[in-house]
Amino acid sequence: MQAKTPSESIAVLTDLVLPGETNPLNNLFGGELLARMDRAASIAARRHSRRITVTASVNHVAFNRAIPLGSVVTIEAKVSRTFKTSMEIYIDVWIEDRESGIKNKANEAIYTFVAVDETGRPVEVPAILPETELEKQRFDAALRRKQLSLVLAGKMKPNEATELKALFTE
Ligand SMILES: CC(=O)SCCNC(=O)CCNC(=O)[C@H](O)C(C)(C)COP(=O)(O)OP(=O)(O)OC[C@H]1O[C@@H](n2cnc3c(N)ncnc32)[C@H](O)[C@@H]1OP(=O)(O)O
Repeated sequence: MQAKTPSESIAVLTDLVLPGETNPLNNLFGGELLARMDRAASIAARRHSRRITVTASVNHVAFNRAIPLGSVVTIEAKVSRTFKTSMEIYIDVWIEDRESGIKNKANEAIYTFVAVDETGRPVEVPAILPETELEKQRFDAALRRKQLSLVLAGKMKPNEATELKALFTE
């Protein structure tokens, strides 16, 4: 399988925040943002693998900034690292200023997707070759995040998480 670059998987979703999608403070409801990010991440995972992909885990979400009613929200998802059958997807969320058009970062998240066959069995995905400095940083840290996610899910013993242990012994 030929390796691909993160930019080949990029998925950008731009949409408005409408009244039915807000909380009592008139900001975008967190669950609505999670669903939008899941959609964008799913498209990125599918573009990289050209397979059916399923969400295996939401590894990290930071709701750093509230997103007010009426905002134009852009969600950009890209594969940051691949393993055997799983892919880490890094998602950046931007709000566009109405007058200037300038986009400001509002939130970010990291999801794990797995490529599966028609019966739902995991299948191998192409390797990834990060190009930019940011892509390389995200690639390098992804193994640590995968190990943390597996430990928290009870799928890896803490003493097997070599990358995590290295954080405390360096
Ligand atoms: C777009 C959507 O919303 S889809 C709907 C929501 N998602 C779903 O319904 C998925 C339901 N879950 C499943 O189908 C399965 O649990 C799967 C396919 C995710 C994993 O299947 P498993 O039988 O556990 O397979 P397995 O143990 O081989 O794991 C497959 C890969 O997922 C990784 N993985 C599994 N769980 C996690 C986790 N919590 N965090 C990080 N990676 C994980 C494994 O490390 C493995 O990665 P690798 O092959 O790259 O090393």
